[in-house]
Amino acid sequence: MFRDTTASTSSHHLTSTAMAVPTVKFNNGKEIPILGLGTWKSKPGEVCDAVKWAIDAGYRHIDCALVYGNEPEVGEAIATKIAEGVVKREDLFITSKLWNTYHRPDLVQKGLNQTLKDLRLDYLDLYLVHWPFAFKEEGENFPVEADGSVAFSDVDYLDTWKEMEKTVESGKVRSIGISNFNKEQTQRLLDNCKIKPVTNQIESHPWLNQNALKEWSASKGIVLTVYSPLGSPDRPFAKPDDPVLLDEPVVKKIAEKHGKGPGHVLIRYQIQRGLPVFPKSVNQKRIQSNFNVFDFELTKEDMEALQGLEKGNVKGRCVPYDDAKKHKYWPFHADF
Ligand SMILES: NC(=O)C1=CN([C@@H]2O[C@H](COP(=O)(O)OP(=O)(O)OC[C@H]3O[C@@H](n4cnc5c(N)ncnc54)[C@H](OP(=O)(O)O)[C@@H]3O)[C@@H](O)[C@H]2O)C=CC1
Ligand SMILES: O=C1CO[C@H](CO)[C@@H](O)[C@@H]1O
Repeated sequence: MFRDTTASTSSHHLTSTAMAVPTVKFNNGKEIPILGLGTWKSKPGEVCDAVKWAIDAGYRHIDCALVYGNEPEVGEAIATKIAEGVVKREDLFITSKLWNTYHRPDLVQKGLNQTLKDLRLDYLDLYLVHWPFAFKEEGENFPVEADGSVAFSDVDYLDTWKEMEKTVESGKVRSIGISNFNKEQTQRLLDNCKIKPVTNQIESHPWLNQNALKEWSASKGIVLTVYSPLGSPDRPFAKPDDPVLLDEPVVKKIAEKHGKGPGHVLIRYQIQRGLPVFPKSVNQKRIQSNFNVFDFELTKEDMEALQGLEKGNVKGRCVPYDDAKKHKYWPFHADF
């Protein structure tokens, strides 16, 4: 069904009447649903309903993180849907991420335990190192120096990774991966690990297609998973005159041709590249609508037109984390 896949896809088992979401296979044999729900910026008062609506609509992958500040409410939604008999735990694929203030080896289990407690789970399907750079430990999630700049820590992500490996060995996590790592950082990790990362979760959309990182990662057995597929229009640091990806004329034209919305085109674009994707929404109609991406296919010409929108590593990126630019492990100096 999908062209240009980096990994095999297969039908995902579901217990409810909802349509089965195709999956992508990781290098450890585990499978991730190709479509999920993002939860960054989903407020505690909104995210519980959002996750419940998503599970009712057929979503089985929820992308979470300790730093999103809403894992207790996501956990409440998951517990409710399991208690209602809509899904079983094993039907769900739950991702979370180790925040930058927990990189020091003695803090990795602490970060994971907090997430498991908040999500009311006894294991995660996927646990990611959120960024390659670390922040000053044991305080605020966003620690600052006296001059207001981010307070860095120089913990090496290789040391963090050794503890990540232990989370698999202890049975608390099924798969481990990275997020926002560049090629050189990923290679350094591959050269020094016991358990290979299954995925690198990165930003991608037609303005930042990540073709080079995608091909290189695939050659190493690592599947890219895609964040901010709609261009993250609600990102808190967006400037008023920043362009909006959902308003991109090429995207709108392709959408009209297929009788779909721009969001469908941007989600379907990643699915046809074989990349798992998880748009965020707290709106019931958009959550349901974003799931309707399995009933149409972008043509070769559509895909080429979308690939042609690439703006490059600097102009194309919506989530650059510029505040950490001075950290030695800030990943985006490299081409990819
Ligand atoms: N690893 C990392 O460093 C990062 C991971 N992520 C993950 O990826 C997820 C998705 O990325 P995110 O940055 O949130 O941005 P997205 O690209 O998913 O965009 C989300 C925004 O689009 C709106 N929206 C959703 N569907 C539609 C639609 N069909 N038409 C128009 N607007 C729509 C949402 O509004 P509304 O809610 O009102 O529907 C929201 O404002 C995150 O939530 C998070 O889970 C994101 C950034 C970094
Ligand atoms: O996932 C993400 C969204 O929120 C975080 C903190 O605000 C970002 O750093 C990160 O990229």
